[in-house]
Amino acid sequence: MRLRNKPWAKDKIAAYPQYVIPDPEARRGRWHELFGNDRPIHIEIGTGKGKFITEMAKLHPDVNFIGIELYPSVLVSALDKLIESELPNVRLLNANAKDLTSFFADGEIARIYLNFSDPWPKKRHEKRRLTYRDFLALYDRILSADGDIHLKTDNQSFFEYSLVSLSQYGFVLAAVQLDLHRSDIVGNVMTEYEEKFSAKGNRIYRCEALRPPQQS
Ligand SMILES: C[S@@+](CC[C@H](N)C(=O)[O-])C[C@H]1O[C@@H](n2cnc3c(N)ncnc32)[C@H](O)[C@@H]1O
Repeated sequence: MRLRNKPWAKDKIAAYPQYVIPDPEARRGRWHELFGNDRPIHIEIGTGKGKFITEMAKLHPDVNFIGIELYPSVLVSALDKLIESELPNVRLLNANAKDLTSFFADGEIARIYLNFSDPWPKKRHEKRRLTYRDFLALYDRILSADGDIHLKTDNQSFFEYSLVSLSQYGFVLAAVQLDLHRSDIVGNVMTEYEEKFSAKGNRIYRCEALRPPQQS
């Protein structure tokens, strides 16, 4: 925890407000003005060291990406990748996912990526899981009508929990892969954790879930 609170990380983040947006509340409903276009916005929650989001942004210049990470000491690695690549279609937030609806207006986000989210295996920590129903309610609000969630993990229990939680909330499971690296999926971009755990031989699980159908 000491490592995560290193003040130099906060200082570095503060020095790059063009990349790590210091006032996300002021951008609520107006992110397209910041990006200077009307392209869809995809967010990654728990973006970690930023490999996924920066590689995705290179591959998909027609999409705007926002990476959200709780810990400054982790986010600085993502910031370094952004400084080096100067990608115009990525921004970062040093923020907690519980505040998502302060940063994004209803329907403003087209896709949410949850990559190797902390599984919080103890039942008493269930509310911290990023697929707990209270988080799903936030995602439901900020996602557009045809928005979706793409989730990857190597943790079987967390994956099973997430499938049940998503289904019970009303999200529609559009794709479920029980062994991503042995499937025929093309264009998979690996995260730092995905590289680490798949190198150990861990199976990678993946699903896509569509926002709950709206009542007419
Ligand atoms: C296990 S790491 C995975 C990092 C990266 N997605 C990857 O696959 O390599 C999970 C990350 O999510 C971040 N995180 C956990 N809960 C969060 C929350 N509520 N809001 C924002 N970030 C969070 C953690 O700080 C950590 O960096």
